[in-house]
Amino acid sequence: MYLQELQLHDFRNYDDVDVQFGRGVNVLLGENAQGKTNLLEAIYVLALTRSHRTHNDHDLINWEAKTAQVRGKIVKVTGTTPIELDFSARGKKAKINHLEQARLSQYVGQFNVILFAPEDLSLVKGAPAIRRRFVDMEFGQMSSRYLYNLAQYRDVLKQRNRYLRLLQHHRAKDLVYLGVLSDQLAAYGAEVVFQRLDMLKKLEKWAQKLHFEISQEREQLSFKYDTKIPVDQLTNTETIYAALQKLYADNQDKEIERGTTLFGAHRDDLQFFVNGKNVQTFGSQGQQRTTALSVKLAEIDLMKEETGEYPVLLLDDVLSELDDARQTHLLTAIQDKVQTFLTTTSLSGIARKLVHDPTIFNIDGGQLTPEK
Ligand SMILES: Nc1ncnc2c1ncn2[C@@H]1O[C@H](COP(=O)(O)OP(=O)(O)OP(=O)(O)O)[C@@H](O)[C@H]1O
Repeated sequence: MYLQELQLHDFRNYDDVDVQFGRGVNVLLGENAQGKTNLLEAIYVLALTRSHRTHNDHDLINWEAKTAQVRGKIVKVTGTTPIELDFSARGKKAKINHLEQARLSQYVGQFNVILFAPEDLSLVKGAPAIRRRFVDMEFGQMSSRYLYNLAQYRDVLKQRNRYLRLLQHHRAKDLVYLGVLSDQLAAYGAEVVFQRLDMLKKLEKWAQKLHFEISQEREQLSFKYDTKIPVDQLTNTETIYAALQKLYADNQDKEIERGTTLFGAHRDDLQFFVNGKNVQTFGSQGQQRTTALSVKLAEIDLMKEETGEYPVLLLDDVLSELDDARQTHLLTAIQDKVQTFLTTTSLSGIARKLVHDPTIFNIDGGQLTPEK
């Protein structure tokens, strides 16, 4: 798939933009603080209805305005679809083919993007929350069922944590009600965990192949889903559900004492191993970067496998963070296959040589000008 056209109105530092993009590599060139990342963010938001940089949608609206719009035309093998998001103080509206969608989860998945920013290089080394976010954002785009279960899980988790805090402060005492919430959480949690395991197995297969190539056939990458659920019970949703129920029952006193849910999908993590050794603890910085790059590139292949279409790739200032060999791998993997948006202050070195026929835009103070 590719983004043929983008229109912005009062989005961040852009007043009005109406632009057609190339199907290959689009280079967004400009000095610092001119709006390069804002433009990538607009594309990311158009796909996922939320930003990767802020939790507050209001930040997306131009400081001088009260509403913002992001519209795009997405081209797939099945045809062209206009999609649209409107932001205002009352919230956001999502439209597909000009029809408003009752739920945002119905909207997400029309347009698939993968964002690769310098922070992603810390996918391996960074906090567990980074890896969970990665898993949820990517798998959510590929499966509306995953997105639905995750949203329900988060809702119940919020309720359960609120109730645990009441119990902790002796402002409630209904343990039967806690049991009901635990059951619901275990049920949605089992769906989330099982789908994660399934998707991770597929992602691992692609990442292994890429990592092997990038490391010049020296390194075997593998994943481990890190959870308190016993390994032998990770076989299906029923066994995972039973294991979670048991964790909640066995740790009821501890959870009440702490006033929060200590077990479940929101606490799980993902670990990466190279030649059997944990990369987070034993890997060199180079191995950690190769792992992050392989995992990111693997997502492109997995999305194609799951949805039948390549996603759009957003590279936020990431080339400058990679050495020549890794840049070469990245650029040859996407070349002529994946529509790519790449922000940079200057296109130089290996990238200038490798990128075939880029479409270049100059970005200056929220103005976008195609380079002749
Ligand atoms: N809601 C908003 N309304 C108007 N301007 C905004 C808004 N949010 C951010 N900006 C402005 O957008 C600019 C930042 O743009 P952006 O983050 O896209 O920079 P960039 O071109 O990617 O630069 P760098 O190379 O430093 O990352 C800043 O000048 C900031 O003040």
